[in-house]
Amino acid sequence: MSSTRPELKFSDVSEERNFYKKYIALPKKLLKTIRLVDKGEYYTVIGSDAVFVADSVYHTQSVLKNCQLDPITAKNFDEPAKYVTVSLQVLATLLKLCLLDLGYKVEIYDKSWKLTKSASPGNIEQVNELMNLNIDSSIVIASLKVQWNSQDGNCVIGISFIDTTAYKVGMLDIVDNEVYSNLESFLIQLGVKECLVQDLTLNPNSNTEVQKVINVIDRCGCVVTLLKNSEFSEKDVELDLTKLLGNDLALSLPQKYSKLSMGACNALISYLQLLSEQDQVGKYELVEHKLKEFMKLDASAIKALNLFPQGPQNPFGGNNLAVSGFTSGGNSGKITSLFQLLNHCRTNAGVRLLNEWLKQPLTNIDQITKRHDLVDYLIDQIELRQMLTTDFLPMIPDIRRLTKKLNKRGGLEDVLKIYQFSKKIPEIVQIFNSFLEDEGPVESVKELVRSTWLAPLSQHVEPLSKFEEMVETTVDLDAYEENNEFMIKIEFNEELAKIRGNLDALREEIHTIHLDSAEDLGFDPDKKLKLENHHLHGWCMRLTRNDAKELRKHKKYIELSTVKAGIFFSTKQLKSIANETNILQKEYDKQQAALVREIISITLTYTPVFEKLSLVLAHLDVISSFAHTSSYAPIPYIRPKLHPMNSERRTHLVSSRHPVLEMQDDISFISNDVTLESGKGDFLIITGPNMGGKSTYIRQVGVISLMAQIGCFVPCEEAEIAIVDAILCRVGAGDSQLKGVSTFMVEILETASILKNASKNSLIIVDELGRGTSTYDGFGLAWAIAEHIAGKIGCFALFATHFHELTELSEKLPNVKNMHVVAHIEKDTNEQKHDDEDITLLYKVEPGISDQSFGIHVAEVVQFPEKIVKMAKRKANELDDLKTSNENLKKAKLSLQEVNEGNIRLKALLEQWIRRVKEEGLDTPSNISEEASQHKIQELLRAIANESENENDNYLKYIKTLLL
Ligand SMILES: Nc1ncnc2c1ncn2[C@@H]1O[C@H](COP(=O)(O)OP(=O)(O)OP(=O)(O)O)[C@@H](O)[C@H]1O
Repeated sequence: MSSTRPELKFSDVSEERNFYKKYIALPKKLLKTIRLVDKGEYYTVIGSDAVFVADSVYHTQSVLKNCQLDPITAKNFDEPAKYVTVSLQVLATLLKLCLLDLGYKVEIYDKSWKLTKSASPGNIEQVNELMNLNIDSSIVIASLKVQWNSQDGNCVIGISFIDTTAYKVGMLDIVDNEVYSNLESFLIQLGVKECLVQDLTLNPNSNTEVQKVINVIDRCGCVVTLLKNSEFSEKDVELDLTKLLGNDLALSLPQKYSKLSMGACNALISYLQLLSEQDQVGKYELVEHKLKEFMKLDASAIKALNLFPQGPQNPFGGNNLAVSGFTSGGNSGKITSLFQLLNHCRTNAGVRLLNEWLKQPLTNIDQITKRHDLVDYLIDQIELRQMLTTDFLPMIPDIRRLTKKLNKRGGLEDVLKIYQFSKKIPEIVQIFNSFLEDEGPVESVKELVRSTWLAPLSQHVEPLSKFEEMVETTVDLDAYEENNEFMIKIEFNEELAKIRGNLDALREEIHTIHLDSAEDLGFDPDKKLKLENHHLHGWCMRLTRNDAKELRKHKKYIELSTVKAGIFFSTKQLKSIANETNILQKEYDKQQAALVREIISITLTYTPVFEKLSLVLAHLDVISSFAHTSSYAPIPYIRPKLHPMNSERRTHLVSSRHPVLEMQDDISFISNDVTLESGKGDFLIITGPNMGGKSTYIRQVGVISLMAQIGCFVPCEEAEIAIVDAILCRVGAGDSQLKGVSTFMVEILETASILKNASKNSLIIVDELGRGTSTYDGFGLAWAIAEHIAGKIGCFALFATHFHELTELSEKLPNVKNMHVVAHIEKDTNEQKHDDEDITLLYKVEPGISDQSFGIHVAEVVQFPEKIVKMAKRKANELDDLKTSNENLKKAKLSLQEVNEGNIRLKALLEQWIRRVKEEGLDTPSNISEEASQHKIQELLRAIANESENENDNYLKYIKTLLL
């Protein structure tokens, strides 16, 4: 990357010194803000920002250079006196990194240190073009004004949110509890990137609460911006909104919305400086957002269910960005998230919609059923789907991006893209019509297809034909098709036609001069003597430097300049014609520009129509993407049968799979059944060895429910799913024992939030609760929470735990069921292969309690004599002071590879044992007592195990502690 680094230029040292002098005089910047200076062709970054850019973009500090400072400035320069330059290309990467991945703010200054552009994670409008990216998710910024009610511990939060990319503004109030779980759901459902909060941190009464709000915002991967309390006044906001919305509707808003949310809105409008940007005024639309219409998801659920690709700095995957151009569907690399799995979208608007749907699963059964009907229809109509995804959808441009560009500095090229889009609509209408004539699908589904896609598309065909007519009469479509030129039709404008005529005549004269000169100088006009339109000289001729000797023999030729490629020259006459051409061309462009502006402004009046169409097509795109994923999965997905909320609470999945895990090349996925049934078995405790597949099993249930509720089919053989109003996850701190107390606190807080949020219609997923703390505290916590959920809330819950003692809860509460992970042998169906090549795997989840000693399961599956297995079990039971056994299991910490390889070794060892037992006749003892025989058998095992023990064989050591 360093090769593309431009050189920092100043006209002299004093200019350079002055530049830095002004730099240190700037007001102090906020934390996590990067300042850049626009030097025209490139940018420069100074001081600690330069070090940051060197480290995070160039990955080397060798790119840093020293700033030339005068002695006084040097004294006051309290950062490294370094700078680094950034090309336009690198700038795009830097901006993306700062704004979208790291949550930094960016300020761009001009050479005289005037602030020209600023951007923050929730507002990238001013730098959007510099980033040159297709934004695949909406960029929402929110603002909160909280009113705490000290009596009941609840609070009311007035929220306003704005999506500057889609010109949407909304307001709502939410009542929240002391853990702000509703705020969390809101931030997640809308994927809020930045949140404005009143700065009450100095107020001792509200400081702790503000801090809690900040923590929740942080947890959702969203940036907090603190603003003065006075910014949140609701005064005059309706007037500002009237301007923004372009109608008087806003004047009645104070009756509809609370003072709190209006105050929040005021802060937002002034922070984004929306009214100072002329192109924003009148563009906005007031939208509603109701928390209840969608499933609640908490921050842990987004991660635990792998909804988006997760990077080290970007827990929510943030924007799934594709560098300008067509979005490849995001499936080029390894699939690590549901988003990547489901994203076969062909349009950018489709990708954005999918992003939104993943964060907003539906809860209304009728709405979900409609999506399932449509997916079903497109799965059936393969031919239609293929036509749409190969011939039509890829041709659909990003309307939102195009109209924005047209608004700023678009050209005929963009108008033509929209024209082509418009031409596609009647074609799509036509194919739908022809496919709907088919006998196949039932009438109700056909009706749904008509009302969802066909009707909204055909409704706009007529108005669009006027737009098309306008383009066809004004734009030279032939010139575009033949030469990719964007020109106004000359017959459309007399003045233009006249200039064009003159230009063509001059062009003729130029050609004649070229040919005459070629003859005069004796060079071939096609090969040696070139005619060129030079950027400085205009029309002129060129000869190589070798051939130029000939020129000097003729006086009439005037040399213009010499470069490596040769000598540019002209004649008096050619110079004058070139001049004239230049003037005429400028006039032509000017005339054309005025007309282009007119065409653009007419085109822009159609924006609402284009946007509606684009949304319908985005919907079609996502549904067809679901149909594609569902039919091309390793085992096709199936349509789930749904139970509405508050009715039969039963989820029954037969042979269910984790959709993301089953796509991994190195995994042969073992499917599992799941049954959750209100009152009978709605709380499942899953125990089993490390790496046994517990987490996968419980998360799989969450992912499948979510998939069903966004409208997709599910990876099961059969599925009955009770719609849930929330998926709440508590996923263990894993190996973060080091964090000690704080981890325990985090666990308590997050779990408290779950308990507050869950209703009897929710799904709770808890993995390794209490692992980050001492066994005693952890177990106490896990037990209390489990008991509360199973006994009081009564929703679906899946608990994966190492606390074996938790399984005793099932004795207390009838709705608690124990499940455990067992070893499972994949029988090799290939007869020719030797029996030894069977692979032993874990991952099968079955009812009951895990007896911990999975070695014994292996013994069972190698068809070991029952008697011996029983004996070994008794032995294990002797050891079965649950705690020690549990501790052993934890200490063993075997990796999956160790377990699988170990099982193969164990199998060989046990087979050897059986052979020797048989050889020595111990299996049918005739002259010794059964007890003596068992003793001998055990001795034999000990001997064999000792013989084969390898110092590094952790697995065998572990098994021995259980068996011997
Ligand atoms: N059903 C399955 N089929 C195939 N492979 C699986 C299955 N479930 C899990 N695995 C594999 O096993 C690995 C470990 O699974 P998982 O994390 O679910 O185990 P765990 O029991 O929760 O482990 P721990 O107790 O250490 O947290 C997964 O990364 C995956 O590779």
